Amino acid sequence: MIGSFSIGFLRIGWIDVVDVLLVTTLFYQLYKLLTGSVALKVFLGFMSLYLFYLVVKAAGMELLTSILGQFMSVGVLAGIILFQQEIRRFLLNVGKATSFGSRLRVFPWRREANADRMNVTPFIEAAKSMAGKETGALIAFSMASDLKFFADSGDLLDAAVSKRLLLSIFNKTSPLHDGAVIIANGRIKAARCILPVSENPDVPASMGLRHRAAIGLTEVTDAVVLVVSEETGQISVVRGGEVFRNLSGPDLRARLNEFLFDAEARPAAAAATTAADMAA
Ligand SMILES: Nc1ncnc2c1ncn2[C@@H]1O[C@H](COP(=O)(O)OP(=O)(O)OP(=O)(O)O)[C@@H](O)[C@H]1O
Repeated sequence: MIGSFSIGFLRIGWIDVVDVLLVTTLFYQLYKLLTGSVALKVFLGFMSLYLFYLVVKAAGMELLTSILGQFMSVGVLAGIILFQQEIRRFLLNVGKATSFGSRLRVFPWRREANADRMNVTPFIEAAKSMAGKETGALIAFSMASDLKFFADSGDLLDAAVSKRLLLSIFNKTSPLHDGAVIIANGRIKAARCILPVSENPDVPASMGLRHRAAIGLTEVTDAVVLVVSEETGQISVVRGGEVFRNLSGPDLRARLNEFLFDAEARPAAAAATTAADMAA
C-alpha cells in the first residue's frame, strides 16, 4: 500500500490513521453529548450488553448468542428511539459547525447582521426588577432551532421587546405569566409556552419545575434560557443543560452576550454548574 508503514506485524496506511482519528473524534463528541445525562447510563448499559454478547459468541454458547443476537439486531432501531433527543442535538451541532460562513465570519453581510444585534438591556433590567420582587420568569432565546413547536404551545404575540412588556407578562396577576416567553429574531414571539421538562435525575430537588423546564429545553435544542427564581430571586442562564447560577447584572450581560452573539465572556462571570455538580 502506498504511504503505509509497519508496526511489528501490523501494516498501517494513512487512511487507517485518519480512520482512527475520525472514530476517536466521533466517540469524544458522543461522550461530550451524553455526559451527565440519563442517556449515558443507557448507552453504557447497552455497550456492556454488547460486550457480553461478543464474549458469549466467542465462547460458542449458541442459545445465549441467538437470544442476545435478536436483541442486538434491533439495537440500531432501539438506539434511534432511545437517543432521539441526543441525536437531534448532535445533528444540530454538526449543522452549526458546518455553517463555515457564520463561524469564520467571511461574509460581510454577516458582520452587518451582527452589528444590529438584539439589545439585551431590557432582559437584564426586567430580570433584576423581577428578582427584587421575587417574581418568577422563564425566557427562551431561539438560536439555530426556531422553537416554533414550543411557541405554538402558547399564545403568539410577535411584539417588540421592552422591559415594561416583560414585566407585564410575568406579573403574577397577568393571564400570560404562566409558562415561558419565547424570543426569536429579536421579538417576543409567544408567551405561556410549555417547555419539555428535563428527566435528568442529577438535577437537585431544590430546583423547581421552572428550572427543570429551562434545562429540558436546552437539552433538546441549542436555545439559551434565562430563569428568575420565584423562591430565591436568583437569576440563572441555562445552555446545553448547564446552569449558570446566581448571576449579577454584569454577569448576566456577559453571559447573554457570550451565548447569544458569540462574544467573549468576562472572567467575572459565574462558573457553569452541570446537573451532576449541582447534585454533588
Ligand atoms: N414545563 C414547563 N414549561 C414552561 N413553564 C413551566 C413548566 N413547568 C413549570 N413552569 C413554570 O414555572 C412555574 C413555577 O413552577 P414551580 O413552582 O415548580 O417552580 P418553583 O419551585 O417556583 O421554581 P423557582 O423557585 O425556580 O421559581 C410554573 O407556574 C410555570 O409558570
